[in-house]
Amino acid sequence: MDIAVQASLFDDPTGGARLGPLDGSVRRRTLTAGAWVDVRPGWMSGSDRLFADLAERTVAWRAESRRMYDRVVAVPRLVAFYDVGAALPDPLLADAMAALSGYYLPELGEPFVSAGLCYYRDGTDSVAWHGDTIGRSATEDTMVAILSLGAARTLALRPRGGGDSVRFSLGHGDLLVMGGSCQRSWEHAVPKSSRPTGPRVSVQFRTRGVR
Ligand SMILES: O=C(O)CCC(=O)C(=O)O
Ligand SMILES: [Fe+2]
Repeated sequence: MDIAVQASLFDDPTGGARLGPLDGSVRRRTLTAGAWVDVRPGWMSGSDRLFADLAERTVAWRAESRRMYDRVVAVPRLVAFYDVGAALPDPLLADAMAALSGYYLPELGEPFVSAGLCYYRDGTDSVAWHGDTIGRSATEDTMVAILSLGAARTLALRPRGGGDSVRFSLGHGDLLVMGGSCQRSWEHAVPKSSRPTGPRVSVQFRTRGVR
C-alpha cells in the first residue's frame, strides 16, 4: 500500500467506521410476556480500529467482583461503566448512542444516557443468567441496546420461570436491543464457548436510572 494512503487511513479518527441506517433494517422478534428483541446485523462497519482501541487503549478495564443485578452471578470478564454525562471512550460510541436515542425515542420516550462496556477476553469469559434489574427496570419496561464488537458470541435469552431459550449470534458491528419487559420477564446470558474464541467487547446503552 502507498505510504501516503496508509498515513491518511491512520489519520482518519473514525478508522473508517460507519453506522448504517436503523430505519427499515431493524428486525423485531416478539418474545412472551411483553418482551421483545430487535436485531440489526452489521450496524457498524469498519469498526476494527474502534474495537482495538477499546480493548487495548482507551478503556480502564476493571475486574468485576460484585453481586450483580438480582442474584450473585459469575462474571469472569472485564468491565467499565460510563454513567450519564461521562465522556465516552470514543466519539463513535457517542454517535451510536445518539443514533439509538433518535431512532427509539418515539417508542422509548427518553434517550439512552449511559454505556456499560464488557470485555470478554476469550471463550472462557462469560456472564451468567440475569436481567438488568438494578433501578427502574425492576418495575418498568425499558430498552437495553447492545453494540457487539470483535469475536462473535452467543447472547442467550430465556423466560424467567422456565421455557425454551432463544439464542442470537452477535458478530462484529451487530446491534441487538432488548425491549419491553425483557429485563423483568426474561433473563439473558453470554455462555462460555468451548471453541477457540477471540476477544469481544460489548457496549450496552441504557436509560437513566437503569443498570
Ligand atoms: O455481553 C453482552 O452483550 C451482554 C452483557 C450483559 O448482559 C450485561 O452486562 O448486563
Ligand atoms: Fe445484562
